[in-house]
Amino acid sequence: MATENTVNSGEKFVTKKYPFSTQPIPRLYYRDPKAEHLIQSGQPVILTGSNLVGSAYHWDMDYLCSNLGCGQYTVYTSSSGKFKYYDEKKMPENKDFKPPTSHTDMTFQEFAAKLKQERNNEKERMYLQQPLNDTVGKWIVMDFTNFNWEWANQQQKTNRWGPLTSNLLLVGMEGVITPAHYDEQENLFAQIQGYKRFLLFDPDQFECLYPYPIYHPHDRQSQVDFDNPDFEKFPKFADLKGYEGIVGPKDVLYIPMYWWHQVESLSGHGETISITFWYKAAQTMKVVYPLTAGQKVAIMRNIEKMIAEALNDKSEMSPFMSNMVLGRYT
Ligand SMILES: O=C(O)C(=O)C[C@H](CCCc1ccccc1)C(=O)O
Ligand SMILES: [Zn+2]
Repeated sequence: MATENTVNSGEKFVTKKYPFSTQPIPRLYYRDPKAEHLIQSGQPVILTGSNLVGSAYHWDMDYLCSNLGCGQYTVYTSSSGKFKYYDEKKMPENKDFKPPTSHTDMTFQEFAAKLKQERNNEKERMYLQQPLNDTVGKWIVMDFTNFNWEWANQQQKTNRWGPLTSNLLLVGMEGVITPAHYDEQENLFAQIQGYKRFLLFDPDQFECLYPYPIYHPHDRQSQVDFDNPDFEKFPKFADLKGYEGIVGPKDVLYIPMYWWHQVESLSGHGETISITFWYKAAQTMKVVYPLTAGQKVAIMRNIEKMIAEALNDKSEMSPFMSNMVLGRYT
């Protein structure tokens, strides 16, 4: 049932309510020319009928237990249910950073067993996130081989994406949340089991989402706590405009590079099983003006990196940035 801060979006989903407006992510048959056009223009779209991971539609916890083999899988644990990604390589230069989640490696069978016992006490949420690799059993290899690579490769070619870098297997407990962040790769996000609510924001919403400094472990993540926004520190969060949609089994969501997204595994529909297809960016052949918002994010990142390296002292970043713009560009 819907509590005070949730809404019944449609007939069977209860979703959390946030203080910003959203419009629906388009949902189209994958062969629809409108869908092709949206992908080519770097706009998000939920695609039906692609069978991108049709050979994995039968994947459930039991099948994965029997066929994933005995490889080690990274399982994140969070007491808050939020799994804000952090880059461990950036922790040494941020002494006072405390990781918001912990992670351990275990076999899939151990994960599945913990999931069963976890069902009792609602305390710790768990999220398995592991690139598919060659430790998987032969049936998984066969399923992987039988993905709709013809279509995926055609998308890669048509949109001039770079190489496929990884397929991440995601198995989440009900209610896990990946807070708002952006990635620097194109992504075909395939849903196999369960339902995920996606909130998406155009890269031009950058000023409303206040990402961490790039040298912070939470680089690319929003500083704003969507459940308790600090409007003093982040006033433009009130002007945020987004898209949202429910991604269910057999759906594929195209998440364009630099597009912000928050992902919520919905309760009442069992654990979620998803696979990502991340592609490197297309090479920018000829710069066309006006620049896109995503290109401006890339420029900001490069400048931040250069300044951080030039100053060689994180504590000098803030005064330097302020001196550069306050009273001059503001
Ligand atoms: O597919 C995407 O881009 C998502 O954000 C999906 C998200 C989990 C992503 C985990 C992650 C985020 C950043 C770096 C490495 C791993 C979910 O489905 O909960
Ligand atoms: Zn992401």
